[in-house]
Amino acid sequence: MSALSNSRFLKMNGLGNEITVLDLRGSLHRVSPAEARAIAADPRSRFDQLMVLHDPVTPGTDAYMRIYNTDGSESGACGNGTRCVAWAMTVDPVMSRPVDRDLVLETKAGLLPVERVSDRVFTVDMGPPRLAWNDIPLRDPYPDTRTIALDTRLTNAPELQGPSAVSMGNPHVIFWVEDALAYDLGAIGPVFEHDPALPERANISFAQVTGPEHIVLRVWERGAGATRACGSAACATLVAAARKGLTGRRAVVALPGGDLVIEWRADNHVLMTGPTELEHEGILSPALFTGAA
Ligand SMILES: N[C@H](CCC[C@H](N)C(=O)O)C(=O)O
Repeated sequence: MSALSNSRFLKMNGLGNEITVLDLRGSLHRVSPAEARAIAADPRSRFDQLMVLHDPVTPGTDAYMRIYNTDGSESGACGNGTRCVAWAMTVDPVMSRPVDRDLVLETKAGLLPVERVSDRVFTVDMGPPRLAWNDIPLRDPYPDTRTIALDTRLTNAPELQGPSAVSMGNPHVIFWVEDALAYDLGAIGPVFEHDPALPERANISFAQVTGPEHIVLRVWERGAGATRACGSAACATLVAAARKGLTGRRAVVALPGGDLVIEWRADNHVLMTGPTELEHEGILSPALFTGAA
C-alpha cells in the first residue's frame, strides 16, 4: 500500500490553474512520478500542479515544497500553487500553524517569502529572474536572451520566431504576438515545449502587449498542457517585456482565468499578487495507487 493512501488533500485553484495541496510534513515519503500521475488521474484530486509540503530544510523557512506536473515531472517554481500553499498554511484548520511573521517557502530553486494581502489574496516574492542562457537552460550560448532562436519553424505560423527566454526557477519561452487568442495551444504548444534547443523543455507563452502596463497571456505549460493561468509565466513575461522596453516594470497580466499583478522591483525580485480558491478537500483512495510505485 502506498504511504499516500488515505492522505488528506486540498483541491484548490489560483485563477483556474488547478492545484492539489498535499501535506507530507512529518513524513519522509517522497512522491514518485507514478504516484503523482495517479493522483492527477482521479477527477477529485486532478491537478495542473501538485504542491507537496515537506518539513523545512533551511532555518527560518516554514516548509519545503516539491512541485509536480500532471505528467509526473517536477518543476522548481509554481506561482499560483505557491499562493494556494500559503492559504493552506495560514487558513486551513489542519495544515495551518501559528506564525508571527510572513511565511517563507522553499523549493529546489530558492526561497519564496509570501505576504497575505487579504482573505484569499497573496503576494509571493518569486525571487530574481535568471537570464543567463545556461541558467534557463538553453542549448546554445546567447549573450542576450531577450531574443533567441528555436529549431522549430511552423509553416502555418511563420511569425512565431525570436522569442525571449527567462527562468523563474523554471524555464519559460515567450513569443511576442499580435493576438494571443489566435493560436491553437494544443497543436503548437507541445512542438515548442519539446524543441531540441530547450534541454529541460520549457513553458511556452504567447504574449500580447496591450499597453505599457498590460499584457494578455496564454500559456502552454511544460508537463501539464494549456492551463487557465501560470504565475511564473506571468512573471517571466513581465521581465522579458520590460527588458525589451515593451512595458514598464509593473503590469497587469491578463490570463484566461483572470488577472495577476506583476512587479519587477528595483532590487531585481519579482512580486506576483493574485487570488486563491479552495474547491474541496478529500482523501486519497488506496485504489489510486494500485500499480503506482
Ligand atoms: N502553473 C505554474 C507553473 C508551472 C510550471 C510547470 N509546468 C513547469 O514544468 O515549469 C505557475 O503558476 O507558475
